[in-house]
Amino acid sequence: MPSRNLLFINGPNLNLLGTREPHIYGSTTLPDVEAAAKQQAASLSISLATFQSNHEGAIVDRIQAARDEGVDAIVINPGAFTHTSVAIRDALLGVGIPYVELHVSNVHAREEWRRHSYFTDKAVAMVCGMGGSRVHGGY
Ligand SMILES: O=C(O)[C@]1(O)C=C(c2cccc(Sc3ccccc3)c2)[C@@H](O)[C@H](O)C1
Repeated sequence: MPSRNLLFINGPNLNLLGTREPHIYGSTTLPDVEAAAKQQAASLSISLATFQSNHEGAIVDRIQAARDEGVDAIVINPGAFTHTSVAIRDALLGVGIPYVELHVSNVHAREEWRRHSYFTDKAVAMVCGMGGSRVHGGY
């Protein structure tokens, strides 16, 4: 049975998306990203819930709640928690919901420390944008 009930989670500072560093994170705001995702999901008869928090524990709580909601899959941009949060990793593995790790920027074309993720090894897929790549004037 294909996924029909998705949850899109965005981590810390992504509520400011589109307001600064457009050369890395683009100029589209998070509400616009979420609206476009919901529209696309609806066109595929998929239910998409969205959640953004700057707080690690709130993200853990949201992931845990997803299991009781019958969420089939999670798309998560952990933001800076990508590189630090065993707690969010454990929550994802604990609920047993498959997830896709998503990044706006090309984390592999940026600082060395951004290349480590606590999520990629257990993700169904990992998707990166090209923000921050040299081709886009990144550092
Ligand atoms: O590229 C991403 O999506 C990423 O997950 C997002 C991140 C991130 C970090 C800080 C702010 C923002 S969003 C933003 C950008 C510019 C101004 C304000 C907020 C995203 C990074 O911490 C991660 O290393 C990479």
